[in-house]
Amino acid sequence: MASPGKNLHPELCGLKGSNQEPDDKNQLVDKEAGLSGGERDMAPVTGNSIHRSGSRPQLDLSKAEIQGNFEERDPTILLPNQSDDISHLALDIGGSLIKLVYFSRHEDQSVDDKRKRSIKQRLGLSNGNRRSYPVLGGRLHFVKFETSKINECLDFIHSKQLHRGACNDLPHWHSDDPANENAIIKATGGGAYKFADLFKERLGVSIEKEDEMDCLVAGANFLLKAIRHEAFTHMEGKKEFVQLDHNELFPYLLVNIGSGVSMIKVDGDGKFQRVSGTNVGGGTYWGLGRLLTKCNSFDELLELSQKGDNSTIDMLVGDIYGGMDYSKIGLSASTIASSFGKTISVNKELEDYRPEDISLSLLRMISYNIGQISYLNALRFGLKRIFFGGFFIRGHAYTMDTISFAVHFWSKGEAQAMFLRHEGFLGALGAFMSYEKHGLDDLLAHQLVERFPMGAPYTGGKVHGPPLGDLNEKISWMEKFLQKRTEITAPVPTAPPGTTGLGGFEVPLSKGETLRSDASALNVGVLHLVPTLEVFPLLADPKTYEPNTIDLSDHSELEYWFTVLSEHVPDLVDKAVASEGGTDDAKRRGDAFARAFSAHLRRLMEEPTAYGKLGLANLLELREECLREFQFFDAYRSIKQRENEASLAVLPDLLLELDSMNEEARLLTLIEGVLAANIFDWGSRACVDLYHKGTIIEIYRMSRNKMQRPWRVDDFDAFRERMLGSGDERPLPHKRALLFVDNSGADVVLGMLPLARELLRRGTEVVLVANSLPALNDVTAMELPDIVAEAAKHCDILRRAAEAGGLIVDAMIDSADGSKEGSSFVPLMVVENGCGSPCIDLRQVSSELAAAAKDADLVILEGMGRALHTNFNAQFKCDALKLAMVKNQRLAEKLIKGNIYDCVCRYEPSH
Ligand SMILES: Nc1ncnc2c1ncn2[C@@H]1O[C@H](COP(=O)(O)OP(=O)(O)O)[C@@H](O)[C@H]1O
Ligand SMILES: CC(C)(COP(=O)(O)O)[C@@H](O)C(=O)NCCC(=O)O
Ligand SMILES: [Mn+2]
Repeated sequence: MASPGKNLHPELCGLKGSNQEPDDKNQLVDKEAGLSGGERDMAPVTGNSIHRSGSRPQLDLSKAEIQGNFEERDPTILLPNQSDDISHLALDIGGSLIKLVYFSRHEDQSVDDKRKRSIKQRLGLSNGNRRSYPVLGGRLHFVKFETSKINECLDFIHSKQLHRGACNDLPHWHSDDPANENAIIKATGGGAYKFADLFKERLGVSIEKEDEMDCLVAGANFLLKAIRHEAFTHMEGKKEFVQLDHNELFPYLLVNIGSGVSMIKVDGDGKFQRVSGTNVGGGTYWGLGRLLTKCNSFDELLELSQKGDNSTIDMLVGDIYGGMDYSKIGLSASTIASSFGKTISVNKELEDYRPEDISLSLLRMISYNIGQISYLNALRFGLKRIFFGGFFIRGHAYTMDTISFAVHFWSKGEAQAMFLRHEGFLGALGAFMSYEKHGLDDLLAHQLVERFPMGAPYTGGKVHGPPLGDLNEKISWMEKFLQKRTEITAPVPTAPPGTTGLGGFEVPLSKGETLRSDASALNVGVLHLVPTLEVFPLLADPKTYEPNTIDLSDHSELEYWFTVLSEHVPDLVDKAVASEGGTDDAKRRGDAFARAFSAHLRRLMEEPTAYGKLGLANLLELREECLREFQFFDAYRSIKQRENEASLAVLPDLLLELDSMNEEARLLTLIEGVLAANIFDWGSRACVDLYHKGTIIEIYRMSRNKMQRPWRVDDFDAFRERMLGSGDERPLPHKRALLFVDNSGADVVLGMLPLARELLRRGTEVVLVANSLPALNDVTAMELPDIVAEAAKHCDILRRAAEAGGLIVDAMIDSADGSKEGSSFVPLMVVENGCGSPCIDLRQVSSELAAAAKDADLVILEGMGRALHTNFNAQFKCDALKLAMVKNQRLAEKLIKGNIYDCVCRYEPSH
């Protein structure tokens, strides 16, 4: 066995401070667990694994409980006989495209275990939720088809059986009704009339028609209120999300550019007036464009425009004024005086013009015209904000720039053009919302989690929208493209910088890239509805809270993290495959995961704002979600187990050692212990390299020995004063502390648990807050009770507190019959945080955690993901301690002007 520090990473060994190893620290760990940190355990592991859906857990929506609870206000709608996914479907069948919004609810697989039941009881959460929800948890998907190919759409609905859950009277839906006789699908758009018979004939369902304008407005209002990064401006190639104040949303002008154009003045929910429209719209561009260029698809036409020069087609001011500006009225020589004005030339025929130039002229003609009419209508009613929707826009940078330019130009900057990410789905969403009782419109932003569409990425417009049916479908899709050696590229609506209409009149620069088809299908993610999520009540100001510390809109930053994540993939796949027993099936899934995740990363590199504002937390979560999508539910399972065992073996000695210290020395040793043990992070490249050079215990010991203060961020003195006071003054202990724990093994066992024990000893209630789903080697709420129970075998404080908190099994049985009620010991509890990522967005936490937070006056965030990548700058209503070891050189330089393995102990008292 190597001696401490001997074989370790040179950077770590070269940590600042003395290389001498003080004796007292060596004594902390004197048992060798005999396990190599780099060993890989291929054996399948049973135990604390939770079977999950690929999404955030739908917390506590267990059907039996909710079903029986009719007395509650707003009872949850739960479908009887539910076993499979249940879907709702709504359509907007337009002149050009059919838009489909469907809802899928995966069966709630979260386990209502003893921990949960006990915590519910303790925190007064009735029935798993403090209120019941009128809406089910699930996912909203967005898909589109060309109206001329309605049969494809019908096949899609049929293959996914989307019409089977589409019953008007939800509670009486029967999954075994073969005729599906009472089924009704909500639909809007002209096709709801035109194709009603076809739907009846092919699918046996009736179409219930919803008014198109009602639906557009309902869809737009929902998106603007409920989706955080829905609206954005687009000027000079630059996309910027706008934060809308819900109280100041109305009035606005909604311009929907479909085949034709509708302009609607919106004054409130359901309060609107269609004030204008124009027949020169998306249909005009596509129709005329097709005739004039012989293009076969809308995307081809749009792509052509990117290589065009409209000055060969359009008559410019300069053409009329001999190359001069008409400066007296502010028109530059390059201003379009007359769209298509040059084609009056008698010497030229259609063939003499380049299709690229024609497409661009046409696109500009139509976009300017719509922009101008919109502005005039905004002026008519004194509206400052104009939201543009409809699939004509198609996320296309140049189109948006041109419209924005027109609005800006004519309004002299007074009015603002904004675009919506779900541009073409407003009507379909509105139709979806018209189903009674589902309560979608009651949902708030924090209950909607937008996720990357997790099906296979798209190419060639052949795959119709996310997600592909089942896992096998997904994998074969990936394999098919692998065999064909087709590059799998997630499509991007190009946004080349400088392709602006600014000045009105520049020729767009071509990036020389193709505009990949069906891009908009990937422009919106899948919306996960998680009605149990809440805003963390201790955030000082939820409105200004931004979880991410690192801004990925800085391209070099994005590139760096892209590389870090890409390089991690092979090792991750190894771990994931091993966690599933290394079978052929697991290998196949691992391969598919690697490809899907890499394609998503590439897609985001090209257009980072594709799914709203992108932060590092989203990338790290994407990785976990993608693993789950390919049914890897806990890739680090065996590593976690091994490290837990090794750490629990040395815990008794550590506790003995701690108990021999005075209070002050102990507090410092405890904080040092947390920082040192945070080194066990399987998400950090540097750390993983390190684990190959020593055992867990060796690394832990070495890490502890390098813990000399001052740390790079060191507020320990202030924290100590709050805890122990100064002089004779003895401060009141905190009432309740929330400890956001991070990694399994030493991190939680030798770091956070001893700290929890100290707080308990001082009379502070402790709530350990852990992940709901696995992420890297993070400990989960499901795993913690067993770890605590094991630790409690060696420690009375932990045992009594765990019993009082209902964590120890025997005690829970006792508490069920009331015999432990009224126990006077301060409790130790475990709650889940509602997420499955190494980071945490405190706007969206579990109801358990929100309830536990109510009485808390101390928050301790631990680890790089939760305390640095996210929440480093978060302000709390109560005292907050952020503890982490920085295990990445670049982050250390950027965030704390330090080096890898430096530590952060940031204490921020409530103010
Ligand atoms: N793949 C596509 N096929 C046809 N038109 C498309 C496509 N993508 C974008 N468009 C544009 O979107 C317009 C239709 O927009 P949409 O909002 O769906 O309106 P509608 O409800 O009238 O079909 C078309 O006229 C065309 O300009
Ligand atoms: C994913 C993590 C945030 C987890 O860190 P933790 O919260 O466990 O301290 C971290 O491992 C990380 O940022 N890794 C990527 C950087 C790297 O490999 O250096
Ligand atoms: Mn972690």
